Amino acid sequence: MSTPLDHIRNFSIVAHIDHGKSTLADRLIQLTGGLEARDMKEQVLDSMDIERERGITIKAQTVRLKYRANNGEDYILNLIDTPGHVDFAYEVSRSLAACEGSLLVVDASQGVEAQTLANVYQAIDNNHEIVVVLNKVDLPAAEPERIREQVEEVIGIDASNAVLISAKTGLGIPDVLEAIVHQLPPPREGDATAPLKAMLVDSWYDAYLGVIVLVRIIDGVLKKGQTIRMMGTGAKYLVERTGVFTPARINVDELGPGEFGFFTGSIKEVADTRVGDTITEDKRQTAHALPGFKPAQPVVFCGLFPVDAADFEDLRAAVGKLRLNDASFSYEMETSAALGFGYRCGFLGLLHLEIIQERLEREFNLDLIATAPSVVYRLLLTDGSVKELHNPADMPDVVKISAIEEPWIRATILTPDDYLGGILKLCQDRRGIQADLSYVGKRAMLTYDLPLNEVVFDFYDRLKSISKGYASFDYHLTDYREGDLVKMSILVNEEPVDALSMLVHRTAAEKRGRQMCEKLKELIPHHLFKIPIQAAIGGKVIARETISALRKDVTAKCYGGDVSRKRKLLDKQKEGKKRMRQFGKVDIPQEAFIQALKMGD
Ligand SMILES: Nc1nc2c(ncn2[C@@H]2O[C@H](COP(=O)(O)OP(=O)(O)OP(=O)(O)O)[C@@H](O)[C@H]2O)c(=O)[nH]1
Repeated sequence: MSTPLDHIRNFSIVAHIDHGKSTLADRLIQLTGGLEARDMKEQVLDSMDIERERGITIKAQTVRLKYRANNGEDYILNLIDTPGHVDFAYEVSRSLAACEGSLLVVDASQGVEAQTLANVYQAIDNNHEIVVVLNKVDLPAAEPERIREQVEEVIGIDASNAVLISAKTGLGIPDVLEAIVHQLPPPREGDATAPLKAMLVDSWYDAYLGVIVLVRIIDGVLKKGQTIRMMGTGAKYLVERTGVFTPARINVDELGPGEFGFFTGSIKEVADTRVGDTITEDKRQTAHALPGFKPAQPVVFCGLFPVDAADFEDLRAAVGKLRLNDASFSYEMETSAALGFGYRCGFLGLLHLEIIQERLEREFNLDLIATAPSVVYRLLLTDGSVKELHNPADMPDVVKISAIEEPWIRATILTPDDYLGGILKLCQDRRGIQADLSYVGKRAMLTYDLPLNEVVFDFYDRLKSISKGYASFDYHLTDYREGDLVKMSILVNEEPVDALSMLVHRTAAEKRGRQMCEKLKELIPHHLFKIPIQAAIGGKVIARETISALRKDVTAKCYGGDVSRKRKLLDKQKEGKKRMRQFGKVDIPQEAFIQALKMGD
């Protein structure tokens, strides 16, 4: 290996969303010559279109930067980009475990936010040295001195050496590079002659090279021709290529201790690689796998069905393709009496769900119906067995169930004081249990335990609207707790619509049932007959609305005279039908499935 360990720095950037992580990363790449200014697409690290549009980082990527420091020495700086959203917390934790230091980026006009805390605590848990970077000092509203104090006070780390920058104008970026070299430690000593031990940090599918696996080498060397073994899954693969990203992809002969890089080989699917797994050489294996490996578990499920049943084959092909590149997305075929053939899909969280749904619609041109998102319930059955329930429609007969457990989260919310009352009410309405309330400057920091079930529909939207966008939110799963939950069915024209059935807390069932019936009444168009809409628990109807019958059909007022006008009206009607599904004799528009579930409190 050419670069001695003490001239390598492996670091990541942690920040709240929008505080400037990607912009800073681009600046670091630009300044170290990794890219010519004219090559710089805005934010190179966020490589997917949707990521760019939404300004969020999904796939962690790593860049190797060459830097000649002011002391005249050459360093290799490996920047490990971490996903910025709570849904990807496990991936973030593995990326952080693979490096020794972090830049903590805090917007000097906003200060510490919920994800600043969540992310920096993860870095601290991984024993990282931390360089505090106060960004956006070019903004008139920036108060770097106040935010510096806030960082010290709230997070409890030394910010006296904080670097003041503007990632936008480039101010202070050279100081960041110097701080990386002088304030962050080099990788811990590895043994190049020991059996290979490497951490699988990330993987993705590349159209030319197949599956690319990003690794951090702890001991030994990784090179072409080796047969490696993934210790968690037990699978073996032949290494065909090793290399690094600068960010351009460059092949190297081998990767040694302390280094980050990628390899490709005989791996067919991203699903065969598990973030956090230990990679070793098959014929000379390391004695101990790295700690902390746990495969990503989907926590939110929903059904995806084509609006037009004829598109099912296209949906099948599309989910297969997406899965190639996203091992944390899972799916299996589902048939619904109401919606026909589709897939039950599992996601890491709500944002993940939204991203996948959007990609299916946009990249694969599919019109989809998404059913109510549901968490994974644990059913304790009377025969002593335990069943995981991913779909309320599959709920067994209540007499067979002795208890139902649901996942709980711990949420951290930071909000300006003015909105505290509204947010407390929201959390309380969602069965939240307050764990803590303290102050960060003028803002309240709330810690709440909440059932995930109550958060999956529109908690985040509600939080944003109550706080006019100022509250920030972060959560992690904590445990399963028993709850008094019942299955609520919705009947349209006397027929149960399985896609709308859901588990709700008994105390909230009646209110929720009434709201859903009222919403559906607004959303389902009038038909030529009366349509009853009912919510029921078991056989008992708890709410009911009726959609009155339509009196005339749309063309009646044309007296049959003007044919082209009649045509137009019929076409218009057809258009309106496109995103509807027929249930028995009733057409239900697609948006009804989502809208009906938004509570609006
Ligand atoms: N005025 C000003 N704006 C900045 C600065 N740095 C970043 N921004 C802007 O802040 C917004 C968010 O920046 P990003 O770099 O995308 O933030 P991020 O933290 O990477 O966001 P995620 O990728 O979603 O985690 C963008 O509109 C940037 O142009 C800065 O120094 N000054």
